[in-house]
Amino acid sequence: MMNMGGPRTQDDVAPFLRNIFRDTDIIRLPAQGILGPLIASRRVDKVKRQYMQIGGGSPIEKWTRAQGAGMARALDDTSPETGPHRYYVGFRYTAPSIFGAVEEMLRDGVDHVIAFSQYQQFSGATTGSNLNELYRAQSRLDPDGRLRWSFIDRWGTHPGLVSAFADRIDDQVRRLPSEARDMAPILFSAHSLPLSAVDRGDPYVAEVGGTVACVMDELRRRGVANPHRLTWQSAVGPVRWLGPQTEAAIKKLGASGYKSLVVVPIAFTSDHIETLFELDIEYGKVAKDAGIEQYLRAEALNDHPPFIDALAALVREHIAAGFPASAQLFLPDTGDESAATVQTRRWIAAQAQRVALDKSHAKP
Ligand SMILES: C=CC1=C(C)c2cc3[nH]c(cc4nc(cc5[nH]c(cc1n2)c(C)c5CCC(=O)O)C(CCC(=O)O)=C4C)c(C)c3C=C
Ligand SMILES: [Fe+2]
Repeated sequence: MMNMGGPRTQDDVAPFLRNIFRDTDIIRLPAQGILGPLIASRRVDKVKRQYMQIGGGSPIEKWTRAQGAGMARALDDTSPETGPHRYYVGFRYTAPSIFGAVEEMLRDGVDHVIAFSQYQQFSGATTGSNLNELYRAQSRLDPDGRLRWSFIDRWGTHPGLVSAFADRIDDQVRRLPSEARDMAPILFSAHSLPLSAVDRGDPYVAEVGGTVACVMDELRRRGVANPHRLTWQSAVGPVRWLGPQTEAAIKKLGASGYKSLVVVPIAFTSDHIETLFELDIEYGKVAKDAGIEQYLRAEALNDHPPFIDALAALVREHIAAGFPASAQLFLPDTGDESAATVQTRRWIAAQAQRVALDKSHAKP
């Protein structure tokens, strides 16, 4: 289960930020070795204060472990023939690291590993970065290829995920006073992306749009047909980012006379500073000042049982389909740097071939 990770304690904040600003898959800076640590250290106090307001640290490891344990249990129950199933956590910017997870799996004598990105929509800055790190880890730690790999790198339109989001939104819509229930906008909010990455062909923006369309279809099937909009949050630093910004959208909705609003974090599966601090605390105040009386946020998926079942279903379907690698086409001659590096992609393709060969041997 690969994800970005998050600081557990106040002392983890500085190294977390340093690791982010060192990663050229997420951000490219001139003289990165010098400028990166500088920018990171200038953010430390502000980000520490934000984590203080949500209990001192990020809950990402807690939720990932709850999701992993539930997923493995569900798989052991429904698919004993492919078990036993175990989950490992590999974070990009904090412990438990991707390198550590590979070491642990080698020690445990694991047979087949499914690298399961916990970002449901693919971005080179998120899943791409994780896959590049995974490539480095396995080539350093497992040069002989004892571990066999397959990949789940995008799943933003999976029916189980879509239905779990619809549950969370429906729960909030039901809390609205009846006169506002059909009218309140549903504001989907995702982490923004620098426009330079959008231009390179990063698939994230389109994939987030895909999730939103599927979730709205599911809600309509359930009789919820509120107006909706997708906006972008959490731009950092002086480059140009994709808009419109969630904060500006909330202000404008308030100015247009809307009294009720349901916001939905659509690009992350568990709580983190962007839900607990930015959406709840910061934008909650923005909404209040803009005259919005009911500002409701869809709960993160966290340990929602249908979401955990969806994770298990994704793995079950991946196994049943013969461990396919991602079908996303990469355009090598267009400057498309949207995915993982060339080496990483070659490794992924080679693993898919290897798994296919192993399977053909197993058949009589
Ligand atoms: C899910 C999508 C995300 C994308 C795409 C993304 C891109 C991206 N992020 C940064 C820089 C930072 N991100 C930070 C925190 C952070 N980022 C995401 C998700 C995505 N980022 C999440 C969920 C979080 C919060 C983690 C938590 O524990 O709560 C931070 C650190 C916080 C801060 O300093 O404000 C930075 C920095 C860039 C440059 C980027 C570009 C593609
Ligand atoms: Fe980010």
